[in-house]
Amino acid sequence: MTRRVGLLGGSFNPAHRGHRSITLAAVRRLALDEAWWLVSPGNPLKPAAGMAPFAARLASARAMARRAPIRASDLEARLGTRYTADTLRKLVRRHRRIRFVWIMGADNLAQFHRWRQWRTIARTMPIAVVARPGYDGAALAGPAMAWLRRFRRPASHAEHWAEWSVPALVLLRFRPDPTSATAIRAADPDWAELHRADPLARAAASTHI
Ligand SMILES: Nc1ncnc2c1ncn2[C@@H]1O[C@H](COP(=O)(O)OP(=O)(O)OP(=O)(O)O)[C@@H](O)[C@H]1O
Ligand SMILES: O=C(O)c1ccc[n+]([C@@H]2O[C@H](COP(=O)([O-])O)[C@@H](O)[C@H]2O)c1
Repeated sequence: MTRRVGLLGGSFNPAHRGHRSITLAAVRRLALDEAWWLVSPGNPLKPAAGMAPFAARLASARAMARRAPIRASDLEARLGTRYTADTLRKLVRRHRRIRFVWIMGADNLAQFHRWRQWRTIARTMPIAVVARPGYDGAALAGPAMAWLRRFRRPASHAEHWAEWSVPALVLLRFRPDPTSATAIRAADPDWAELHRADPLARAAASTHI
């Protein structure tokens, strides 16, 4: 049977309840079997300074995904990919019986035109963008949306994403969640430093999809 999987890529520096709440809402709205959180070894557009080690971010994602249909994965580290286009190409090739949808917050749509091969990503699988307080205007007015808007599908049809030809884009609006990792780090500036030497976090970095 074909499985329906949503992919949420992220730095998870750290993972927070916003990730969990938007993912659970997307699982319902997109009628997913599960979601995979792809913990990035290093977002190509973000500075390494202030980024906790991969193992600590993965452990934080695993903890936040507990008792939910969410798998926090080290797939990109194992594949050796940093660019989403490369990850998705390999993933689709590897899992022919799974239908994938790419999920991202509106802040990422606002920057999407800066991602490597972003149009190729849009041609690889449908994209579901989740509204995020403070970013929706910029996302809708951005250069990526200027191209993507012609492929927009109504949110009321979201559960039919697996039948859509690509590119396809759906904008989802759940109860807005203002949580951000930036705010969490500001409240706890030691987050990255505390986890730098945490052997438990390193040990947790070995579950496979
Ligand atoms: N509160 C939220 N509402 C909607 N989307 C979110 C929210 N938090 C995170 N996301 C989305 O989850 C994915 C991973 O986010 P990420 O790990 O960068 O967290 P973040 O809170 O955006 O971190 P930072 O503040 O460090 O940029 C991205 O697609 C992001 O847009
Ligand atoms: O492929 C790219 O060029 C690219 C540029 C910026 C971000 N991304 C991906 O976007 C996802 C969200 O990243 P972040 O840091 O905003 O959580 C994560 O999977 C990154 O690898 C990908």
